[in-house]
Amino acid sequence: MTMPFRRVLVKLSGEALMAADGYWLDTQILSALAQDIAAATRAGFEIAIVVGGGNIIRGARMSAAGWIDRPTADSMGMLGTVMNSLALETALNAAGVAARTMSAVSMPTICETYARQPALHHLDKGQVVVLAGGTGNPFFTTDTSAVLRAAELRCDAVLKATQVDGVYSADPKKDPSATRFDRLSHDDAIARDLKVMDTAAFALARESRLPIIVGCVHAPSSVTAILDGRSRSTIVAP
Ligand SMILES: Nc1ncnc2c1ncn2[C@@H]1O[C@H](COP(=O)(O)OP(=O)(O)OP(=O)(O)O)[C@@H](O)[C@H]1O
Ligand SMILES: O=c1ccn([C@@H]2O[C@H](COP(=O)(O)O)[C@@H](O)[C@H]2O)c(=O)[nH]1
Repeated sequence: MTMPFRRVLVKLSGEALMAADGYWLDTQILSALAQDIAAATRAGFEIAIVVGGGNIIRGARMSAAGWIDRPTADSMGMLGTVMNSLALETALNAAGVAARTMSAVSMPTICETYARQPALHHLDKGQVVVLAGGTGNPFFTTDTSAVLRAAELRCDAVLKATQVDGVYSADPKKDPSATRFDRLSHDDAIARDLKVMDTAAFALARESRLPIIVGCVHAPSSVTAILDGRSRSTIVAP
């Protein structure tokens, strides 16, 4: 069953871009994801993307070591998402899709600064918009950024493209007895404290009545397969 969505914000895990030897970027993985997103645009989906930065820096973890304060570490985290976004923009252009990076943190010599109306205009023209720099503020995550931008840009859903094939009763990487949900509500996800996304992101999605689809992007063509309903995923919806 094809999902009834046209404009989708794809939230890509930064960690999913990482090479097996721990290097921050595996260009084969990057290229495969770009081809997959290119195929989704050819299938008629309008795509905005937020890439995480977990392959480079997570501010909360970095500042927990005590030598750096959280806002500075978070600034570094946001810069990491710009690096991932520029890499993805390059790979998308190579895959034949017009893509542009827009950053919430202004750096006009490097990429466009995010503003809602130009972003809507790019999407209306069929371009892929890669939204970098998170929300531009510390103490947030790219999950919250993804839901925020999806609501601003009139997206029909957020696809959290990650390393697990849905939302489980507990983290399936830590608890092998965890069971997978096909569907659950935002209220359930928040009440059960299911950590596949942070609570702020789930709460904003609930308020905006935005469905969140969670699926795995390890296999080729996963984004298209999830959006086409051919691949397993969980939908979090009202
Ligand atoms: N209840 C749960 N159901 C599914 N996955 C869960 C759950 N709780 C925790 N997780 C974990 O959440 C991870 C998804 O988050 P992801 O790795 O995409 O991180 P992120 O912070 O969004 O991105 P980044 O890698 O850029 O930091 C999964 O890999 C999974 O191990
Ligand atoms: O709005 C935001 C978004 C992100 N950050 C910082 O970036 C890193 C990487 O993002 P992930 O969501 O963890 O992949 C994050 O840990 C924060 O340090 C931010 O400050 N504000």
